[in-house]
Amino acid sequence: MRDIPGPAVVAEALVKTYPGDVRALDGLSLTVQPGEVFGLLGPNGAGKSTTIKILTTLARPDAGTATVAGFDVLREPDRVRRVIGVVAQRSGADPAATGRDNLMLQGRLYGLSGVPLKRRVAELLDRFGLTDAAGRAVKTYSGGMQRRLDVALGLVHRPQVLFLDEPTTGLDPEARAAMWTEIARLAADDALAVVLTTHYLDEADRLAARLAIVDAGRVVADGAPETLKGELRGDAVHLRLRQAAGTEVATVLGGLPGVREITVDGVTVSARADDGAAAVPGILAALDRAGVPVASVTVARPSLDDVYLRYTGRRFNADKTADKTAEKTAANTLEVVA
Ligand SMILES: Nc1ncnc2c1ncn2[C@@H]1O[C@H](COP(=O)(O)OP(=O)(O)OP(=O)(O)O)[C@@H](O)[C@H]1O
Repeated sequence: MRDIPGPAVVAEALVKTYPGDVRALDGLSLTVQPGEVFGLLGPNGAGKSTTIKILTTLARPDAGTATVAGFDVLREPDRVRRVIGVVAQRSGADPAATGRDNLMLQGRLYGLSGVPLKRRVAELLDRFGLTDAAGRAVKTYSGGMQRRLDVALGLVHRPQVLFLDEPTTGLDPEARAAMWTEIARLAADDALAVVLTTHYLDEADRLAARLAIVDAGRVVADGAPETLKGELRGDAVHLRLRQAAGTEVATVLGGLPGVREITVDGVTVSARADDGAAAVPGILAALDRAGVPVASVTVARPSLDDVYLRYTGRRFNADKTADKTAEKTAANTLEVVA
């Protein structure tokens, strides 16, 4: 185990404004511990990449402070760079060079050479399942292989903190699952702190020991996914209507005992109920009396999407794939087709 004194990352009240008065960060704070996979979850434009840029010394905050492995990002950028690995959204590998040559070059950039470098490269090729493909040009690799090589490149110099910007975007489900396994193992085996950004709810839920929900440049909620979900009282009840409804639906449901936090968005209605299954007959009867036809009802334990709704007032909806997967993985889901 590597010995990092104190937290792996501390960011306090970071502010960053881009030209055109775009306030990308508006007082963002977070703490990441060694050996922890920490997720920054938020839709496009929330400020995740800007946070990573500041923590990796690629951008300066207008206000606020940050340390990585105890080093100040503004005062000690060189020391920060030596203890971090960065895997950007776009691959840094040379597509014309082989996987092995990419790793060797990266190692040399960090001052490794000779046998220790060769040994490290062989170790990483093996660990990421790239030994057989090591002599092939990277442009012949599959998307999953390229992404694994990107992560290996970020680890050559044995960093204490690894930053992964959307590590599985564009990967097929199998490659995503393999990447998740690998990331979880990295943190567990090497006490490496992993900070990853994602706009996939299921990725944050599965992978992050702790996560921060980022909205409009601030952390609006943070904690273990299970804790955040556990803080929501009661079950989530989702209704799909046969046609879009207005505020009358909220009025009808708001009058039922134990039903609260009602949001109506076109044909989709969400509410919270102490006992979802017990509340469903009353909900259906009330909507029937009000002449609102219901297509389907789902009762589920709170999901991260519900957590997101609670703290931002909006459904996550970053993209359709993320939503579908999140629905599929929602635990204890009971679907009633009306
Ligand atoms: N170089 C820049 N110049 C001007 N505006 C910028 C710049 N970089 C980011 N922004 C803006 O700052 C805000 C936050 O962007 P950022 O890239 O940090 O968000 P994000 O959560 O990482 O989104 P994504 O998932 O799309 O990467 C957005 O409104 C974005 O348009």
